[in-house]
Amino acid sequence: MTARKPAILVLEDGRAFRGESYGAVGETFGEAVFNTAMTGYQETLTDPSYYGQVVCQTAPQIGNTGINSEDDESDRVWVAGYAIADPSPRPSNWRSEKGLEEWLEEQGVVGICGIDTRALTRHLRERGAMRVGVSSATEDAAELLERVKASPEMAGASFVDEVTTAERYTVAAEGEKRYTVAALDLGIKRNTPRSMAARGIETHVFPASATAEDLLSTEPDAVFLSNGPGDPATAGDQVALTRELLRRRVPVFGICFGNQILGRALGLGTYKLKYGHRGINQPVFDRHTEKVEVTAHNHGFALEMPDGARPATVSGDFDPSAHRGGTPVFSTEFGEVEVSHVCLNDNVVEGLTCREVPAFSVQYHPEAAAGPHDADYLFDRLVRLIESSKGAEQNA
Ligand SMILES: NC(=O)CC[C@H](N)C(=O)O
Repeated sequence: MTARKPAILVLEDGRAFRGESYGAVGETFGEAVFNTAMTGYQETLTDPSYYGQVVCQTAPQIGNTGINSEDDESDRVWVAGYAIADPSPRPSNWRSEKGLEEWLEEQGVVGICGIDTRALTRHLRERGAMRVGVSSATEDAAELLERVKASPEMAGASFVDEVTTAERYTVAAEGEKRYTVAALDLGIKRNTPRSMAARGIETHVFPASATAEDLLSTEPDAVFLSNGPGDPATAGDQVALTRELLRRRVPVFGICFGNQILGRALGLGTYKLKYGHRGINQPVFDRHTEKVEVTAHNHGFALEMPDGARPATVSGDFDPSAHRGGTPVFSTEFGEVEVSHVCLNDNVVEGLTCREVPAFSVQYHPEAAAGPHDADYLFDRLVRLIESSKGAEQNA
């Protein structure tokens, strides 16, 4: 491994942090975001939704459990850069095959360690996510700041083509095959087809450019819209495709970017959150079950409320009763739609359920890698949606 070099992290508002290189030596730019998960750095790094982002981990020590060949959520590291406080000197875990720093170097990912990640996180929380540069090629903050200011913004970024699969592939069901799902890969995580496979679903994963005809050629019982990086306002093709599926009453399930696409297909707008939700302990209220789920999140954008409101305030009061007593329902050209899930930290829309077409979506991650499994039931809800729309077809 290359010896560490002095490194610098410069935010677009000029705030600078000095530390040492971690991973590859070089220079990188992206959107600075923070993730509050205490575990799961390998899953975070390989989640394609982080494309274009420099991830700061709030957990103080990173790398303790090394890297293994089972926990990757895709076949490479996608983050644009990595910022941590205290690198683990030696990984120790029965599954560890390699050290994190060595792996990042191999993957060409530029990172920085030894910085005050708490100060960085507080800064982002107060000022909002913003562009950042990390460099071990220069020690001149003013010079790096110029390049940060010239780097692209996250708002308006279209990244789906960078992360999607080049070729269609199939993930077999575990045991007896009961259903078929066609998945649109906008940055899919491996644990999604795996969670479906556990329920007897065979998943055909398609590139983001697939048409409705391509997806329907597999005679799917449902179509899945995956998570993915970038600004959902740029996903016009996928929104048009989803509208066609809704018109044809094909069952649709979306996660994260997929939730934003379904929302847009139903006529809602999207907006950029001040600093987003990234972590594995975010409380979500399911208005159907009136239960609070502890869930994994990774989103910087969100759906507007049907009246155009953009929830953003941290209420600080953890009071699910505020969300009881009726689900907000709005009318769309595809019939009535419920805002079925809400984040209890800030009232942000976390899920939609259509009443008249077979479609639902969530902004968070039921595949939960790494994360709590409270939201696993949503894959069972997908199976029930498939079953009920099969029943409806037979009765028609
Ligand atoms: N994980 C995701 O699918 C993220 C969706 C979108 N890129 C956002 O940041 O909101």
